[in-house]
Amino acid sequence: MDQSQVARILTSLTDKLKSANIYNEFISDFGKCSTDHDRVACLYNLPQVQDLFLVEEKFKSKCKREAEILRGKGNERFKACDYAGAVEWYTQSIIKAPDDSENLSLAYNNRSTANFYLKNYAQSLQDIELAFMHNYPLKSCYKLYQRIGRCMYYLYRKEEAIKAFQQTIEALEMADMPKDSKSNIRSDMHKVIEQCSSIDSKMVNMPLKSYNCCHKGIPKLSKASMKIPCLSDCVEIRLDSYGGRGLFANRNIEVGEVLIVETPFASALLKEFNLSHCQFCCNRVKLPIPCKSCSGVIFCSLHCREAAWRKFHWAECHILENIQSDKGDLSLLATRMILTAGLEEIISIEESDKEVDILNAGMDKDGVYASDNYKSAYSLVNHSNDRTVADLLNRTISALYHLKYLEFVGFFGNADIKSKPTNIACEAEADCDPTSNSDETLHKKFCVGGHILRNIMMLPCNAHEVSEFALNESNPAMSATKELAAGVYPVLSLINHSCDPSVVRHSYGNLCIGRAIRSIAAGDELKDNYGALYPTMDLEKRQSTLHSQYFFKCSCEACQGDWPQYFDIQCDRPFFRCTGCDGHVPIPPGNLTEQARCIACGQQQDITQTLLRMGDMEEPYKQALTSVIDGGNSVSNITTLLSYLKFVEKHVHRPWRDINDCQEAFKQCLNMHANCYPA
Ligand SMILES: C[S@@+](CC[C@H](N)C(=O)[O-])C[C@H]1O[C@@H](n2cnc3c(N)ncnc32)[C@H](O)[C@@H]1O
Repeated sequence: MDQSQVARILTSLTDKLKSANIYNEFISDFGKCSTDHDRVACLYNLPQVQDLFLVEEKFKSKCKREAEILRGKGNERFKACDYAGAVEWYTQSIIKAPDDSENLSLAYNNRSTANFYLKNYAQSLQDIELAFMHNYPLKSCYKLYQRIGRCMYYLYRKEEAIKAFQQTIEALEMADMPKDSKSNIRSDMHKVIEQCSSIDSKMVNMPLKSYNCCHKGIPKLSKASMKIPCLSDCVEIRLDSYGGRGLFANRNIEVGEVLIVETPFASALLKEFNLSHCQFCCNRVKLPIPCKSCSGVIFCSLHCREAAWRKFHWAECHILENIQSDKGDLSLLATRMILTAGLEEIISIEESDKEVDILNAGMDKDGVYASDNYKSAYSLVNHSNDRTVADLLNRTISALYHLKYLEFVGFFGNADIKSKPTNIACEAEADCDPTSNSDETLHKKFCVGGHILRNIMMLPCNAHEVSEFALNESNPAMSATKELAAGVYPVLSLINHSCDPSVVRHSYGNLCIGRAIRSIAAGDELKDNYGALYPTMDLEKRQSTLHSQYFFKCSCEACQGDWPQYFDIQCDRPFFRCTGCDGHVPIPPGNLTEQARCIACGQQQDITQTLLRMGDMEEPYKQALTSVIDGGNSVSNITTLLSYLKFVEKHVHRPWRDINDCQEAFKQCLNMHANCYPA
C-alpha cells in the first residue's frame, strides 16, 4: 500500500469523523494508545472505518487459450531458427498455462528443445524434468529420454547418458508409430550407447543446476560465531555508546575479510521484477518456473516455489495485485514477515519478550540470535516513541489495510476469498475459531495487526536493499547498481551507521555478504552506511536525512571533522599517522621528510621510508585502478588494491583521495562477483 492510498483513506476517514463531530475525540483517544495492539484496535473498532477498506481478489490469472497462443508464437520463432526468441515465448506460455493442462507439459518440452538447439544442455534437462512432472503424453516420452541422453552426452555424463538411451528404448513400447520406425530408433540407440564409452567423464565441469545463478560462487565465513551463526566469530554484539546494540570486533580485522553471510528473514521484490527474478530468493531467473496458481510471479527452482508457497505465497497469490504497490513500499514486506513467522509464533512472542534485557533481545532459549527466527527481527528498533501521532496514524492505516487482507485470505480462520489458490494451506485454519470475531479471535487480530504496524515502523530504520549490478560492458564506468528488493536481515541490522563506514554489503540473490572495507582494530565498532556517505553528500544533508529516517544525530569522525566531499579531498600531500599518538604528521616544507613532526604531540617522525614504499606501490596500484575502471575484476587486481589499501590506511589519515578510490575500485570488483547482469 503506497502513500497516496494511505492519504486517500485518511482524507475520507477525517471527513467522516468531522461530519460526525468526533474527529478530535478520536485523535485524542488514538494519541493515548501506548501499544501497537491498542492503536490497531482503536482504528479497527471505529464504525466509520468499516467501508473504507475495499478488500478484493486481484491477481494475474492463468489462461489456457492465451498459453496456447503464446506457445504458437514460440513455434513460429522455432521454425525460423530463432531459438532464443522461441525460449522467450515458450516461457510466457509456461507462465500462463494452468498447472493441470497438457499445454504446460508441451510448453516445457518445447522450451527444452529450443534450449537444446542453443546448446544450453543443463537448461534443456530442467524442462524435461518438468515436462515429466506435468504428465507429458506417454506416447511421446521416448523423445524426452532421447534428449536427456543427448544432453548428458554433451555434458560428459557417461552413466546418465547410457541410462537415458536405455530408457528411450523402453519408452518406445508406448510410442504411437509403425514397428519399422521403432526398430530404427532402437538400433540408433544401441549405436549411441556404444559411442558413450568414449565419453571422458573427467570433463564434467559444473553442477547441473548452476545456470540460474548470476553470481560467481558465494563467499564463506572463515569461522562462524556459535551464538550468531551468520556472523564471523571475530565479531560480537555489545552495547554501543548511544545505549543501543552494535557489532564490535574482538580481534584486528583486515580489509576484505568476510564478516557476515546472512539470508534474510523475509524479502520482497519490487513489482517490476516479479517476472524476471525469483519471488523467493531474488536471483535473476534464466528459466522461470511459474506459480501453480497465478501468472504474476516466477521462481528459479521447485525448491523456491515450494518454500515461498509454504511461507507466504499461499496467502498472497490471489491478492498480490492489491497488496504490492508499484512504488515498492515496505508494508508488503511487513506483512510477509507475519506470514513467514506464522500465527502461533506471533501470538506467543508478545508476552515472552517483555522482560528480556537489551543484549539478549531476539535470542532463542539457547542464547542463539538467528536470522530465521522472527524473535530476532522483532527485537529491532522501531522508534515508536519518537513518532508523531500523525505518523503513527498513517502507519496504522497501512497496517489495518494489510490486516484486512489477512482476514480475507483465511489467516485467522474462514477465508472470504472466492477462488482459493490451488493447494491453499493455512496452518491457522485448523485451530482458529471460524465464528469470525469472537473475543479470542479479535485479540489475535489486534495482536497480528500490532505486529504489522511494528514492522511497518521498524523496516524504514532496518530494511536493507537487495541489489544487482547492471554492468555496462562497453563502458564499465557507466554501470549502475539497481535496487531489486528489500529484505530484513536481523544481524546486519545490528550495525550502526557511519558516513565513513567500515563494512560494505553485496547481494548474492537475496543472500547478503558483509565485508570489511577498511581495517578494523580489536574493540572497534563495525559501521555500515545508511545511504549518507561523506564523499557524496554534504554534512547538513546527511544529518537531516539520517535524523528524519533513523532518529539520530550522526557524530561519526567525518561529521565531527566536517570532512570535505570527494573532489575537495586532499590527494597530493597526505597527513601521516604519528607512531606515538596517532595524530597528524604533515610533510614538511622542502620535503625534509626526516624532520617531520606530529601536530598533536610534537614528536619528530621520520616518514622517509613510508614515502619511498608508497612510491613503489603507486604504479601497480594505478594500473590495477585503471584496469578496474575498464571492467577488469581479476584476482590480481583485487590483491594489488587490497595491499595498497592496507598499507596506506595504516600510515595515512583519512580523508585522503587514494583511500576513497581504492575502496570504490574494490567495491566495483566485488559488484562483478555478486548479483551482476549485463545492462
Ligand atoms: C539498524 S539499527 C542499528 C542497531 C541498533 N543500534 C539496535 O540497537 O538494534 C538503526 C538504529 O540504530 C541507531 N543508530 C544507528 N547508527 C547510529 C549512530 N551513528 N548514532 C546514533 N544512533 C545510531 C538509531 O536509533 C537507528 O535508528
